[in-house]
Amino acid sequence: MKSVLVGVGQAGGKVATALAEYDDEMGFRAVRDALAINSAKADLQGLPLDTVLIGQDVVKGHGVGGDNELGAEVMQSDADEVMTELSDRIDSETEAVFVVAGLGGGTGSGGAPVLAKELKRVYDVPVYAVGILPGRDEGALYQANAGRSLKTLAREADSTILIDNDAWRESGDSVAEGMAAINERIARRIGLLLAAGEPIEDRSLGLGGECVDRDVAQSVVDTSEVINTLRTGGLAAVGYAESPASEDADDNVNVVTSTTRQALLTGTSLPDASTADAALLVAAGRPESLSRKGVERARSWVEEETGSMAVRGGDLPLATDQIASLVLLGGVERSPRIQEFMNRAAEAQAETDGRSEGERKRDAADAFQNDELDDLL
Ligand SMILES: Nc1nc2c(ncn2[C@@H]2O[C@H](COP(=O)(O)OP(=O)(O)OP(=O)(O)O)[C@@H](O)[C@H]2O)c(=O)[nH]1
Repeated sequence: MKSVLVGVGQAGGKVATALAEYDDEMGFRAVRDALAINSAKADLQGLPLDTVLIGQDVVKGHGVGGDNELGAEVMQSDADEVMTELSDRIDSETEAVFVVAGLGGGTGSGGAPVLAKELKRVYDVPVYAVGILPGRDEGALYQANAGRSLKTLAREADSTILIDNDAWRESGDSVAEGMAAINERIARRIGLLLAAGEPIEDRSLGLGGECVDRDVAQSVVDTSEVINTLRTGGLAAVGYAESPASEDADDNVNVVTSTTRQALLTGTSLPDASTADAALLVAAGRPESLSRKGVERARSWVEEETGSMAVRGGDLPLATDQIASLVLLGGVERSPRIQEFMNRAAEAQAETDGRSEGERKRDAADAFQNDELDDLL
């Protein structure tokens, strides 16, 4: 999927960098261009991407300090400059634009929805957001910002792929170590998803210089399957797992199914996201070791597990001794994790507004009932 990445804010810049580097290392070349935008000059320095500093007149390069309304304002007032930078990068080949941001801070949280709206106004390409939810131990301001940003982003972007910062946190990790590991996991998931849309002749298909035999590597998932899976809009999640494979496809039926199970049950970017409106299973590995029967079985297992009748499946030739399963879930807004997060965000919002605990709990329960959330998305 020929993509342009735009990282907004600190997390956005770091994750866009991790994605561009993964794409480069793997030789996929799905990432055609990447740009980082921030209101904090220091956070742009050192990123190996082209950058745009916004809000200089207002915050003088010092960032918006977690104020996501100000983040939205500075993105809006500098939108012309940002869109001009992007106009050189988005061309007739571009199949999607990904706006990547941490939703808990100020610049990314406020700026990403504004940018998604501008992009949709101008370009006829899908605009997807990759939104990072704050971990549970981050403060009330982060939770409240993310709750507001998530609702706006879900409306403006064609689909918002959510990453929960608590999804893979290892106990004992420092915050910085934790982030680097999370970013690596995000890059592997989203990076493989982008590669899944690339025609075989555009990918090197090699790891460490090896090449897959093109005569065997036939069935490739194409871009339209990714787009169709995300067509329901709203919120999405992506799961991943890999396991060592035997050389012979017939021996790998169970490897494909158990790896897919792991990808969905323990490897998703949004834990507990199992009900979905649509899904796409991509099985990656050496073509001669990918079991078609295994992929079909795994696909129907995903169908049962998610309750969706729209589960697509396909394989992605890759020169690796592993079999990897990537499961993209579209339309996950009814998952318990989203409900839990929205309650947390509503409570945090009330806390920052200074209301009593009783009032806060009642408001949180009232404001984010299931059907109301459905209406929002
Ligand atoms: N996964 C991941 N999350 C990050 C990273 N850096 C920050 N975050 C999360 O992103 C949120 C904060 O957003 P930032 O991107 O730091 O803030 P910002 O958008 O630059 O906004 P301001 O600093 O207020 O101008 C928090 O919830 C952090 O946990 C990162 O490298 N990876």
